[in-house]
Amino acid sequence: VNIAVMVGGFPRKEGMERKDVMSKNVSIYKSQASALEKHAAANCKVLVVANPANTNALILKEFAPSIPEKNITCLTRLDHNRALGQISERLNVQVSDVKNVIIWGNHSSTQYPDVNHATVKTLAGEKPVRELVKDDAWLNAEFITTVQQRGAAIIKARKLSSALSAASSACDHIRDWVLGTPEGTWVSMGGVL
Ligand SMILES: NC(=O)C1=CN([C@@H]2O[C@H](COP(=O)(O)OP(=O)(O)OC[C@H]3O[C@@H](n4cnc5c(N)ncnc54)[C@H](O)[C@@H]3O)[C@@H](O)[C@H]2O)C=CC1
Ligand SMILES: O=C([O-])CC(=O)C(=O)O
Repeated sequence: VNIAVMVGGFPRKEGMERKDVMSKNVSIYKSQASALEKHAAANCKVLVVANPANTNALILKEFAPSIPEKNITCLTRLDHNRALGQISERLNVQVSDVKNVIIWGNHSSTQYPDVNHATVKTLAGEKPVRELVKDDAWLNAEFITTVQQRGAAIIKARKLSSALSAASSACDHIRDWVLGTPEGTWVSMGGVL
């Protein structure tokens, strides 16, 4: 196995935090770690999607020691894409013209979506997001909580976790990891270093 995308695990239900499925999913990740120890290539790239994604990645690091720890990652690209989406909607620009947000912390409601280095492509060149949005109160409060709570909002609306957006973000994560990002652009991924 050269690339492992770990989606097996129980999803949380409405009203739960992602850490509430920890007890069920930690045991799954111990056995997934044994499977990786048996079948993964020496430099296998691992992406954990199932929640709590950061903790499950840590379990793989502990129980699959033959995989280099820099190769064990978890999905924060969905939060990254949600942050880009919020900015593009606010400014009425293409999402592909917004870049370089950063997701700090766990894939959880305590994460910090950071726009302080983010820019938007305009006819007059690249401009800082803060300069264009001109509303620090929104950027420092509602924007952050919207991104932090997006997963919960989706579960409330459809009674199931995000599906296509999560799958698309997992593809983005692996594509950029394997092929690299364009010059001057960065993306977010969770690590266990
Ligand atoms: N990191 C992220 O951005 C996101 C994470 N998730 C998480 O991904 C996970 C999967 O979500 P869904 O696909 O919606 O759930 P789902 O319930 O549709 O799929 C879970 C799958 O895990 C399998 N499974 C159960 N026990 C297993 C075991 N012992 N070993 C291997 N596989 C096992 C089930 O058979 C099922 O096919 C959940 O933990 C969810 O919270 C979902 C969306 C985004
Ligand atoms: O919220 C959930 O449980 C599923 C997920 O991680 C997300 O959509 O961000």
